[in-house]
Amino acid sequence: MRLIIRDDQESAAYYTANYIKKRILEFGPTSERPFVLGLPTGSSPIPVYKHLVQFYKNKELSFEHVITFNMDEYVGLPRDHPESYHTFMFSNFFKHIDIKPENINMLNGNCEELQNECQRYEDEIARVGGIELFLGGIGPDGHIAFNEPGSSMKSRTRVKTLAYETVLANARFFGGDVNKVPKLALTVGVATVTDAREVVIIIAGAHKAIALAKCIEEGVNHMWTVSAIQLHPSAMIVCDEDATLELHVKTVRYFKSIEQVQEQLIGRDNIGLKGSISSLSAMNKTSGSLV
Ligand SMILES: N[C@@H]1[C@@H](O)[C@H](O)[C@@H](COP(=O)(O)O)O[C@@H]1O
Repeated sequence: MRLIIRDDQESAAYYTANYIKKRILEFGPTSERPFVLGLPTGSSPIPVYKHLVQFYKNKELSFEHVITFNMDEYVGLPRDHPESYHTFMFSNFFKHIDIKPENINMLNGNCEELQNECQRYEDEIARVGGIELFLGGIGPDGHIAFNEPGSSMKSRTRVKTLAYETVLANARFFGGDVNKVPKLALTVGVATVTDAREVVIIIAGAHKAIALAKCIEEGVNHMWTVSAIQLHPSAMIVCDEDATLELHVKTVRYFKSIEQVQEQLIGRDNIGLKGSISSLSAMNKTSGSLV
């Protein structure tokens, strides 16, 4: 696992957006071989989306051959509700880029047969060849997507009851009224995320510091579901300084020094990843210490 620490949320978002851009460009997607990208909602990814939109506007990046799968959606919230994840994704990202509508995949929390909808989603991910890169955020309780504490690390897309802490955290989007927050959601499972060939998690703010420490410094634990990425061969967390508040000084120094060595070995560019991803993977395999 790599941990990239940046001074603030904005710099962490810029790093993340650049990384995604680089991965898509190096992949060279075509209609026959599209890039499949998993995406989150929440306030943390908003600045990432802003940068990706800017790259598109600058003609540095196209989403024409990118297929997306969103992580989750509330159950029973109308699709056009201002707080539905459908609305969120279109207003923050999709309507500003050249993605084809048929390449956008989102769970439908309003269908009659919720379980069938979840299976359809898993089948669709498999049909397009799996997810190349899953971008995620976390809740303060360390949940990824809506995989609340106690979720199975092998869970797949399903209906989930939201933890009270999550309902409280998300009440800010519903006028502060917990009663207005849906109590059920459809979510990809922990295994749906970790099946992706690469996982990138963005974490910002002191309120996520305990979750980050649990994820990095303790074992894989279903009470902090993001910790499942410890078992992933290609996982990266990008965080701001505030999110590191609960980490040991030793941990922070270790990951910062790893990044410095990596920059020295591979060279400096705007995201510190000069050279092709294939050569990076080769280095990861041989040195082991770079991830
Ligand atoms: N289901 C979403 C998660 O996918 C997201 O990571 C989390 C954090 O949101 P924020 O970035 O606003 O803290 O919010 C919700 O619970």
